[in-house]
Amino acid sequence: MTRVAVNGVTGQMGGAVIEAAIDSEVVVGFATSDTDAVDGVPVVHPAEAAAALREYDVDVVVDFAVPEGALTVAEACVEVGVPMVVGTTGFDEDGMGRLKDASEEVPLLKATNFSQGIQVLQRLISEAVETLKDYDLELMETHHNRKVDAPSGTASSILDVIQEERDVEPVYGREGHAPREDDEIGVFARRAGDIRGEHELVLAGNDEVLSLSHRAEDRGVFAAGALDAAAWLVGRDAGWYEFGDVVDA
Ligand SMILES: NC(=O)C1=CN([C@@H]2O[C@H](COP(=O)(O)OP(=O)(O)OC[C@H]3O[C@@H](n4cnc5c(N)ncnc54)[C@H](O)[C@@H]3O)[C@@H](O)[C@H]2O)C=CC1
Ligand SMILES: O=C(O)C1=N[C@H](C(=O)O)C[C@H](O)C1
Repeated sequence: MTRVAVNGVTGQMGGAVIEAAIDSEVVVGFATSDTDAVDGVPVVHPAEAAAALREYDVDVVVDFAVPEGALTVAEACVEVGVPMVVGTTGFDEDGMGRLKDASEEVPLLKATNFSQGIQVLQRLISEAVETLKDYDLELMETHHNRKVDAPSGTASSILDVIQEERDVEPVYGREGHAPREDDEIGVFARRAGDIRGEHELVLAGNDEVLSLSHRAEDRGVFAAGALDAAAWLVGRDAGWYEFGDVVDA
């Protein structure tokens, strides 16, 4: 069985990963909270991650935490030579650079969304934007009221996919007198209740509207995808990997 360490183990996704671990074993978790254990999994402070990776003989780290915590644990993975699956979102340019540096030393797989449906959605969006060249584009995402980063990592990834096809300028929310420019894409983030994660791209023009959307119904979908990615990553060469590599395998 793959021996997994979970970064952010006391969080919503940490719990979902422990629950989804059937073909793998969560042997230790990292979190900044004072808790000693969660669901029988010992909790260690991220500053002690390198020692814990050795002590618990960890094969791979699965991370759903905060950018600062992910980077601390990535450094520990480099020190000990352990692969890492990064699910945390909201990295700035410097943080992304540090993850890329880590991937030169260990296998590192980063995804803003570990659902297979989002992989397919991104491919459909790429085709639709390429084909419907003059249509207006508007991107919406909705998440639970505890989410701290906006727009979501997934929405940012979808925007990257769109920008590979078309030179659009994102406008984050609109307010006041704000006439739409032809080359803009509105990006909207809503936060309410316990909504797991919804993303929608609307393409409108030529007397028609195409809506491409995805809704996650349970955090289990992200947890299962991340654990699949973790099992796939063990034994690979150092480098930068993406979830599409796992889905296509
Ligand atoms: N890639 C994907 O498929 C998904 C990504 N996410 C992302 O995962 C992250 C966590 O999401 P949730 O579990 O909902 O958040 P949460 O707030 O419930 O949990 C965050 C966890 O990080 C821990 N933490 C805080 N500071 C830390 C540090 N310095 N070092 C290590 N751990 C630290 C907290 O103690 C907690 O355990 C977010 O960035 C979210 O956007 C969430 C769902 C799916
Ligand atoms: O914070 C969440 O919950 C989620 N975060 C990811 C994101 O920022 O895109 C993925 C998913 O939508 C859930």
